[in-house]
Amino acid sequence: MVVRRRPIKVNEAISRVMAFAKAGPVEHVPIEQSYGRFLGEDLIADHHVPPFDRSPYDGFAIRSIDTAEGSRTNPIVLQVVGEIGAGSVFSETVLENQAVRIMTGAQIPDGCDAVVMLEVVKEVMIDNKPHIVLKRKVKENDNISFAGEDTKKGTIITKKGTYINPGVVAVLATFGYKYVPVSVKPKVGIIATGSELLEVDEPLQPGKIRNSNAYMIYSQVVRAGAVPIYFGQFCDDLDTCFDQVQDALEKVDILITTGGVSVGDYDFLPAIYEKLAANVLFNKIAMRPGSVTTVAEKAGKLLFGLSGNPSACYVGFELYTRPIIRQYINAFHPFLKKEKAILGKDFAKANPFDRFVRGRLSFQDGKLIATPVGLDKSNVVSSLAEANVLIVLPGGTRGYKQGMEVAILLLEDQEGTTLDAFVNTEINSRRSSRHVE
Ligand SMILES: Nc1nc2c(c(=O)[nH]1)N[C@H]1C(S)=C(S)[C@@H](COP(=O)(O)OP(=O)(O)OC[C@H]3O[C@@H](n4cnc5c(N)ncnc54)[C@H](O)[C@@H]3O)O[C@H]1N2
Ligand code: MOO
Ligand SMILES: [Mg+2]
Repeated sequence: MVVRRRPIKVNEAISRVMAFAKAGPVEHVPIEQSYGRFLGEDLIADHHVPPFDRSPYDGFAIRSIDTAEGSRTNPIVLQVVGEIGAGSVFSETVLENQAVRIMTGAQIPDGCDAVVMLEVVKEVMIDNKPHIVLKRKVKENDNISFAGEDTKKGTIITKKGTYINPGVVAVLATFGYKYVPVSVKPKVGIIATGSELLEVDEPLQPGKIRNSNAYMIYSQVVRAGAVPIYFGQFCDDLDTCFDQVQDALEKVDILITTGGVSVGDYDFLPAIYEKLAANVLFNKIAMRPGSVTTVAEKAGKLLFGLSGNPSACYVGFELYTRPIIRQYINAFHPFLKKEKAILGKDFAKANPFDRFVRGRLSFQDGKLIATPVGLDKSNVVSSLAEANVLIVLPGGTRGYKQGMEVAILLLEDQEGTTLDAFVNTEINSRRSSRHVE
């Protein structure tokens, strides 16, 4: 008889896995390749931004004191003694009743303390020399973009663990990072098991299906920020699978297998862990889908035995493998972003296990609505294509009604959630799932 497995709670499984989380090293990549990576060091401003006082407009740099008596009835006349575009510097000091024609981005000349826009002055020639006429008083510091007003030298602009988006790239370039320190991506091996599996380009045959999990996980690994290494698909044969797992484990930081983790005659992963003398952290979790998710550890490396059932495989990865990857790349918030939303339709199925229901997030009148999509079975693949959230429905109930407040996990988000916030959110417990009108 098969030994009955004892399910552990999701949070317990998370804490057992996270006990083996480690941070990876830092490498330098060309700035063009930094988008989508995680910053490997705090970024400290080594100069002011902007580095000098500059003009935010095309106009004239002046000395405000010269305009003290200026008005409609008392126009001020200033002699234009030079002109500078962005990138040029006026080398002399501007004297009484003088002005310099200046373009946006150019450094304010010595002696000047304000800028007037081209539109507010009249340009005239007096004695064949250019002058401007100004019918108003200008205050000191008017229209000056000051050195350091964007960023002061010495401030931490972007912290280690920040996801590098195009805005961060702009800051990196501003501070001269031709090469950017980023966290090294872990190498994640993928092995698909199952004698029923066809290659993706093979025609269907009786009793066989195409291997979708390998490619699904491949892209989940990329989305999580790691490098996938696909070792191929193997039939349910203990020796073949053992050799593959042992060999792959040498070459990667993390190893994922799909299929063969349950109690069936051809489910060889439990025997493989035993033969490897790996430490099995758990082999049953009180969750659906993904209850058979098994995690083992060998010499500090984690082996994720994800289910063969596509949706179970997907959810097992997002809950347990993704945070390990995100921790490795030093992301601040390694867990999927957790939010509250309103359940978009009834979910009536009772289950003693916590459910992670594939859902689609929409916005209605400023509220977040999460609606279950497709058939919610662990062997279903099509609903995964529609899902952009997992709706967390704690177990032990008769079901959930449309309009209830539920927790959701955002699948496409980059910001994430900390371990504490992930496991301690009040909506993690059934009691607080209240009805929202
Ligand atoms: N007697 C019991 N039977 C099962 C239990 C149980 O507790 N007692 N658990 C069920 C649950 S829950 C799940 S989930 C599955 C897990 O099965 P395995 O992880 O062992 O996976 P397989 O048996 O290899 O395959 C299951 C299913 O998935 C299909 N599959 C496998 N690999 C792929 C792939 N790469 N791409 C697409 N589909 C794949 C496979 O054909 C099977 O249909 O066990 C239940 N049984
Ligand atoms: O591991 Mo299974 O997904 O609970 O159906
Ligand atoms: Mg099986």
